[in-house]
Amino acid sequence: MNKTIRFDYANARAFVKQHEWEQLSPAIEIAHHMLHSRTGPGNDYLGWVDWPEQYDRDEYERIRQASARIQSDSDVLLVIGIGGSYLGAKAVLDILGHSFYNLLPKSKRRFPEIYFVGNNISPIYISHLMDVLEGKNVSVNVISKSGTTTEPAIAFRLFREWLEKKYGREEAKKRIYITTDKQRGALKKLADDEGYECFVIPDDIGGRYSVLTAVGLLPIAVSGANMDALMRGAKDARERYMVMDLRDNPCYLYAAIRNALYRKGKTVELLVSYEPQFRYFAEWWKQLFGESEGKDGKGIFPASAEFSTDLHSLGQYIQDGMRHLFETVVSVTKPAVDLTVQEDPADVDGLNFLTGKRMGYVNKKAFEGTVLAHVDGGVPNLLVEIPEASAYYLGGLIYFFEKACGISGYLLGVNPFDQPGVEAYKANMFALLGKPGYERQKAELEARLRENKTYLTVEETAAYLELPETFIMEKIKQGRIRAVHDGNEYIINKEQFNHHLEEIRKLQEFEDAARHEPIPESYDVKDED
Ligand SMILES: O=P(O)(O)OC[C@H]1O[C@H](O)[C@H](O)[C@@H](O)[C@@H]1O
Repeated sequence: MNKTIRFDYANARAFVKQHEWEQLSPAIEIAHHMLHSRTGPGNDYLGWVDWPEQYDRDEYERIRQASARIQSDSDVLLVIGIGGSYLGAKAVLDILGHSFYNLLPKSKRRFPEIYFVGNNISPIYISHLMDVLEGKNVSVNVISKSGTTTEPAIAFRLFREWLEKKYGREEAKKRIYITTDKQRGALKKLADDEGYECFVIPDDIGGRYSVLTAVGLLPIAVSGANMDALMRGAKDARERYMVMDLRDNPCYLYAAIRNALYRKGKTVELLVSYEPQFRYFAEWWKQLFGESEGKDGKGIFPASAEFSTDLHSLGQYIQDGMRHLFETVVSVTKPAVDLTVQEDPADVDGLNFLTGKRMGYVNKKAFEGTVLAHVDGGVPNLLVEIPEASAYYLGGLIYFFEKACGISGYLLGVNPFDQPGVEAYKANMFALLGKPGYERQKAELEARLRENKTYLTVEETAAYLELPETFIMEKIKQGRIRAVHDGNEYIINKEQFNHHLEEIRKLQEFEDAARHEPIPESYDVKDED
């Protein structure tokens, strides 16, 4: 029988009394039933709850076959996706793979290099990635539940063209794998029209809960990680975290204690790890909790830190800054590999007392010392520990946090499974990009941007003052509007003309008038009386 995930809250006892989290038991029971009977808010997106038991076995086999094909015909797999469409896969690959996986010689790396792209709008990132692909055989997995997210869509345009230029249209089709909605969306239509192999993001599983679906599994399988063990770990965790008694359900106990801490003003949770391989697990966890709880002006802000590294950057704040923090340390009992500290005869650094000690031991003492210091500083500490960084325990850890998140969201009284807030920036971005149909919003937003800016270009100044650009340029030449030429264009400090704006307008009206007044044949100069 496998060991289980250990949850320890001893270092939070001083901050939250047992009765304070025990009193949440009834609310957790309600949350539990809402999840399992699918009667709570967001109940259209609860497919993840039973997924480790009920996942589509046929598609699972297709994933395995597709991964074998990619492993045999590609040196590189590009995973194009953003948010929940890539974070889970990257988290799992980083923890189960080699820290420098893509740099290993082929002899040591049996599987394709895997790069994640389409998770930003950086031309530099994509250009540099294209340099890396020179001379390599490439397959692409495009992942988008909606099928229309801007970042992956732009990346796919660029890499589809790259593939078609390298292989021709027909061969390129065999190297493009689409993971998207079963029936709907632009990506699904494109895949059907072009004949790309398709995998499904189930309708009732949202992006941030989708790592154990084809979204995560295809890249994970290509990397050579053991996806069977990953699913088995999640399956066992699903059974284990069904019990209602908080004392026997560490997942619910974590949800209860973090909620009790939140009610006591601990509004920022730092997910901490002492292994850099967990960096993207923290990124996945931040989206999971941030998008699930950050609603109605509520929610614990999810942040992350890598120790001991960040003890040298954030350590001061954590020790002495605002006391709104608590830490959840994700740790691995036994590191996969270890090294021994060597003796230095000169003992220049004074560390000969560590001679013969394992680095894992030193890391653990750093952890123990840090927890005590931070608790002394008023920062509660929770511990979620897995026996080893294996696929089985990682599958369990994923399910542990997914379920704790769903329960926590319901405890908070929000819908943990939607993300209405992410649409605001998208609407603004599309308007400012000139998307058809957004013309009115574009004008409004550009006016607001000008209001919010101190330094304007001539074009922006003209729009801001509602005066012709030629007029602005004239006033710059006459020195009436001070401008700095930055080598490209004139930049005007709005503050310097705001106070004589009236004068500038009058000048414009006068000049307009003068320009349009009929010039008299001659001037009748009346003798002065
Ligand atoms: O998978 P997609 O539809 O492309 O969505 C990718 C991501 O972007 C959206 O804006 C949401 O914030 C995320 O929950 C989602 O994971």
